[in-house]
Amino acid sequence: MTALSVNLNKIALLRNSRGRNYPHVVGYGEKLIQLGVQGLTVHPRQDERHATRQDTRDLALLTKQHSHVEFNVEGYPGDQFLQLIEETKPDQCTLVPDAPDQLTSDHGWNLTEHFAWVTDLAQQLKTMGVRSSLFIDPDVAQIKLAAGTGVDRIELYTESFANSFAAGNHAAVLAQYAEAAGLAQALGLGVNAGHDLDLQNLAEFLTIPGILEVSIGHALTVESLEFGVAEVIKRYLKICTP
Ligand SMILES: CC(=O)[C@@H](O)[C@H](O)COP(=O)(O)O
Ligand SMILES: NCC(=O)COP(=O)(O)O
Repeated sequence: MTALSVNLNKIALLRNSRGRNYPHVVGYGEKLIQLGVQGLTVHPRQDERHATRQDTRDLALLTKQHSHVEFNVEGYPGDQFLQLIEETKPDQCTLVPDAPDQLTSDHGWNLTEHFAWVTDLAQQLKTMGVRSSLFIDPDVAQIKLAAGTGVDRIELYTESFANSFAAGNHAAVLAQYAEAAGLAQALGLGVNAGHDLDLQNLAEFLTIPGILEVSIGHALTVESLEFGVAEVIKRYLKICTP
């Protein structure tokens, strides 16, 4: 089984486009929990254009009331972000190397450059009692380095798989992800995945064995407009628990 962690960024973005608390991010998270998701994710960016630091605090409280639901907080490890992680103690912190002005995540860590820093971050998260994960491209050299940093998991950045799936020629790209996942698992890392996964491409991606968690937000929100959130979560859970 792969855990489905729903990213609430786009619900927060909709809320932020008006002056009042609607849609209610925590209420939506609660609804998703009732629908059976195993996790909630936010990626609070430095400008708080969608999920805010307060959303992160509020969702931390919600998920602590539902001990079977994991809270995953993703983001760039600046001081403010690390303070938020220390304060909210999510189940998992996924480190993402995004620049502040980035539209969305578009690359994994370059550990050739940042190995020492990431090793220190992995130790800080361990001291906080928070599982660490690293957003990473399906690149065997980077995965070997990731295993040396002391992180618990990696999150494979799946945009290139999603693009090749949409273009109808994903076999070679999927094989690259399978090799990356297999290597990570052999080196003792847990493997998560995310970015641009959707109801069309997810089952094919999960032919890769042992993916522990997928975090999905953008497409899931759009699909919910078309089919309704209850139906969409039912479809995702069916794919994640075949
Ligand atoms: C790391 C990752 O792939 C997701 O967190 C994604 O970046 C969501 O962020 P946006 O909602 O800002 O696109
Ligand atoms: N880590 C990926 C994530 O949380 C959601 O990415 P997307 O589905 O919004 O592309």
